[in-house]
Amino acid sequence: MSNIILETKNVRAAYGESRILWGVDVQVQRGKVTTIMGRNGVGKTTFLRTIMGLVKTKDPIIFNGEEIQYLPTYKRARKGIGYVPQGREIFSKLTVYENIFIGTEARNDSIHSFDEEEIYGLFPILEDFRNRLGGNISGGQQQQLAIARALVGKPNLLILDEPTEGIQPSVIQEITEVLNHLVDQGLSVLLVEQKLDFARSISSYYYIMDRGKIVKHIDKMDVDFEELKIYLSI
Ligand SMILES: Nc1ncnc2c1ncn2[C@@H]1O[C@H](COP(=O)(O)OP(=O)(O)OP(=O)(O)O)[C@@H](O)[C@H]1O
Repeated sequence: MSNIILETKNVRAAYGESRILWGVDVQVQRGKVTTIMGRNGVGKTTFLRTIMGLVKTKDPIIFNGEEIQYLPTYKRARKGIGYVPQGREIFSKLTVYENIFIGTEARNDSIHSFDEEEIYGLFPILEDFRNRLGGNISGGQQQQLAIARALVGKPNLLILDEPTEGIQPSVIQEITEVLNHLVDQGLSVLLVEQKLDFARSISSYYYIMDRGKIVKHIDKMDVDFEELKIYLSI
């Protein structure tokens, strides 16, 4: 088995006439966290949406050795890609339990159930708020809920788009611990993140995106965080 779980090759994408991605090459290592950083508006979210098939491309997106760029989103999910979108996209009129349950649609074995003990073991607050509406919990709790919803699809690769956005430090700490635990157990993660401290606490590999292209990639052993800040300042 290759140690690369996901690879994109010269991926280009546009919204109508407006080209956003100009040829993005990224490799995500199996069992590690790979982080894409860059200023606002450079195309990070568009890139993640392209991997999920929410934005179209004809260029190769290779997951577990198989080209997936022509597959619909739900098939990519069933192949083992979990997606936690920016802004979380919780169903506000469904309960916490129902929101998690929806994630089982992404399982490839048609089993629509999840191990409550396992999920609530990771995120105890979701057990306390099991019957609350998704719209009536805090942003940090919604972020934990969005991660739980993705995890019950049994992904091999978890894609997270700015999971710390608007979230208080104590919850960021909890999310950090859960992700580190899952990565220790073999989960691969592709993260888009602006917060350097959070990225630093979990990442093995960094890509810097600027104007729809990767301009730098760095192993955590070689990373100079002061230099990285230059690419993040607005
Ligand atoms: N649905 C859309 N239709 C048209 N243009 C869009 C759409 N979504 C994003 N864009 C534009 O694409 C560009 C890249 O946006 P994108 O959200 O991918 O960047 P980003 O690096 O993720 O930024 P941020 O950190 O602010 O989320 C921006 O100029 C944005 O205005």
